[in-house]
Amino acid sequence: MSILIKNGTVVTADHTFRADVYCEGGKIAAIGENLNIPASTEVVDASGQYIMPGGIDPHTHMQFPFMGTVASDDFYTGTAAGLAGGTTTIIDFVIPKPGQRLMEAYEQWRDWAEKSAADYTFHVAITWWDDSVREDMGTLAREHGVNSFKHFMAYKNAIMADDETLVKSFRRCVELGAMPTVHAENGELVYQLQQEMLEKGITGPEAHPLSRPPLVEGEAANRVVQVAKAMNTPVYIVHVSCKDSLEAITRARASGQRVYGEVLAGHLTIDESVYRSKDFDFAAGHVMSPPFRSKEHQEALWQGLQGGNLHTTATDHCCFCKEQKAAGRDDFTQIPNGTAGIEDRLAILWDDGVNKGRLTMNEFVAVTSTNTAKLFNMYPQKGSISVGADADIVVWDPEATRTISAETHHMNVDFNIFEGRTVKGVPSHTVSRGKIVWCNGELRAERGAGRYVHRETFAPFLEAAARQSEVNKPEAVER
Ligand SMILES: NC(=O)NCCC(=O)O
Ligand SMILES: [Zn+2]
Ligand SMILES: [Zn+2]
Repeated sequence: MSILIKNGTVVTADHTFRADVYCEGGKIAAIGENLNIPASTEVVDASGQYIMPGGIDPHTHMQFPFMGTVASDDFYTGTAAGLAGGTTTIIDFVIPKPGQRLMEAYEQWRDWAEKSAADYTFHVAITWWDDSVREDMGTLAREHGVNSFKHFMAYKNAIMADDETLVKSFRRCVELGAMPTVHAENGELVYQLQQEMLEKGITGPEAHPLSRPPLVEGEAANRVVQVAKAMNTPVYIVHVSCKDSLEAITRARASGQRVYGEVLAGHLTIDESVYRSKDFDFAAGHVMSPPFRSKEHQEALWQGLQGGNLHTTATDHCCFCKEQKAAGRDDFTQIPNGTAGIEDRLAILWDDGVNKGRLTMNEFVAVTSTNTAKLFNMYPQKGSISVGADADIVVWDPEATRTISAETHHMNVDFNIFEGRTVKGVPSHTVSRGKIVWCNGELRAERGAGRYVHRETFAPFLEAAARQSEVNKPEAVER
């Protein structure tokens, strides 16, 4: 099957130009004007529209078993909804239970993900430590295309990695040429503050942000930056939600450390007042960690994105329906943490970023796909419009509008944190590995069509870090 996307303007992370894009065999086969193509080619007219790399969401949790329940979007429904919103690749998380072999958890997630409609790959979480973890990290990195490992500094008594695990795992990442990533919140502080809230009788969702103030995130971000410095490794901090952690990243980068930050569409646009709603379903529907913050923090996050201290945008897509959230009606600590967004990220970033002049179109592409592809070593297969790249493309209509609603979205969840918001700029077509999977409002997602993306270790900046360690390696004094 071949497709020609005609009459549009190509927008990549570094330039904007008039060209047609021809896709064949799942790849971009030619870019230019007046292309000579087979007569049987299907033509997409992109007049007045932009042709951009499909979005890559570096942070999703499809069908994640978490806090006594399972996230309601599975790998098929979640990736299909992503295609409707222009996202063609996800990086999800394999999260072993403490004590569980990494390889066993990895096989389990690979099995669940077989039904994906879009391409997928995995970060693997390090939730405990022993020699088998060290060994399995090696197997995953060398044989299974895993080049990033995740560390939760929060969720005490569940999946939290203590400092010993963090340091040993970072050391192993350096050996393997893999990227350590972290959820930065001080899990002990969160736990203690949660108990205090309950003791004070503050049991509703309003206690969620009170038990996770910005300093909790700032402390963990500062700590992990120092751990990364000691290990001489780059580090990637997920869902940066506040000034406190952004400042830790900014400071580290100013001193030459390779620290990368991810920000969520939700943290950029939703503020903490949602937790004080009298409507439990509404307030609980916004419970995710870290929580939504004040407008002052939101503005700082936009500045971080504009100024280049935040590099990727994600959703942390982890949906729970109202009935699931109700498990925490009498105790906020039991509300499953997570919100949806995979279908809406690109439109929110375009509307609040590009339409408001905070991002150029090229920066939009950088922060929605290209930077993630580079950081996790999938570039230029993913995140680029170039000959030989995967034909993962979004055709973007900057004039069309959509009013976001749980009534009409494709995500398998009965709540939308962006409910009622009208965005200007939506995908008219999404192409996944050369197939049209979203066409002017019609979703043609195919169960199982997504492929696993194998990611090599030693991305250029990890290779540079290894070289720097070698150059600066400590030497004993001969006596
Ligand atoms: N973010 C969240 O609340 N749920 C998913 C797990 C995580 O990323 O922390
Ligand atoms: Zn997290
Ligand atoms: Zn997450």
